[in-house]
Amino acid sequence: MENSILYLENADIYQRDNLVLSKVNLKIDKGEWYYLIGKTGSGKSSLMKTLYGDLKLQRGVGSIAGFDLKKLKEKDIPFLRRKIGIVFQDFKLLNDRTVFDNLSFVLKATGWKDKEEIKQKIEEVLEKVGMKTKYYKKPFELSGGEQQRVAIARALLNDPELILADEPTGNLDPKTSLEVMELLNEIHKSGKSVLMATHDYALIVKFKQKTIKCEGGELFEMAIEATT
Ligand SMILES: Nc1ncnc2c1ncn2[C@@H]1O[C@H](COP(=O)(O)OP(=O)(O)OP(=O)(O)O)[C@@H](O)[C@H]1O
Repeated sequence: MENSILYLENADIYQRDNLVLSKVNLKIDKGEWYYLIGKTGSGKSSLMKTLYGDLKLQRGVGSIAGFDLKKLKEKDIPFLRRKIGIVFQDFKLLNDRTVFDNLSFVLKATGWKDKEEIKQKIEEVLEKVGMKTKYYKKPFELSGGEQQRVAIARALLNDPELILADEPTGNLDPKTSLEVMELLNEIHKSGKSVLMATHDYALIVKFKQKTIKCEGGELFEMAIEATT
């Protein structure tokens, strides 16, 4: 457990009273990348939501980035979210704010105060995702791929050890998906762990990584890296 950034043991994943996945066992070590696959409705998002504190872990053992999911209180959630970066299919940017303001909003909400430090950090993450020159644009002035780059920059703001990405390429065309994957791959190579839910087998084949699958209410680790 010492080396793991994410650890689940016999964890039951619920949506309200509905048991979605039972007895989930999963261990992701620092620097590892896992794909999470499975049919629509098989429980991928429910698992992700449990990991970032949107759903309660009611039964079993769970820890992520040093937080005990079983003991997680409402007030702990902002602190947990500083330790993990979350990327969604639909970007979830604030449409009435510029790229810069979207990012400064998150930094301020997570305790950053110094204006110069905020500016420097925003420049640094935008540089990483290739969006430094577009800091003044609003999300609706950007393509889907550019919006996802900004969302990835936002996920990097607090230098998390783990990125949780829930179908990050789900709204993007194949070429843009590939670009976003290359970006995530670079981030992974810089030492971050990644758990990425996806339906996109072309990407799984191109960027081979360990793969887990939700099926029939359970989570399985696939014996071999997905090749089909
Ligand atoms: N808010 C909710 N309240 C109650 N049940 C829900 C809720 N959200 C999802 N569910 C149910 O939980 C189960 C798992 O859904 P989940 O969204 O985790 O699947 P998924 O694998 O992420 O699907 P997709 O690939 O379509 O995103 C489904 O049976 C779904 O109907």
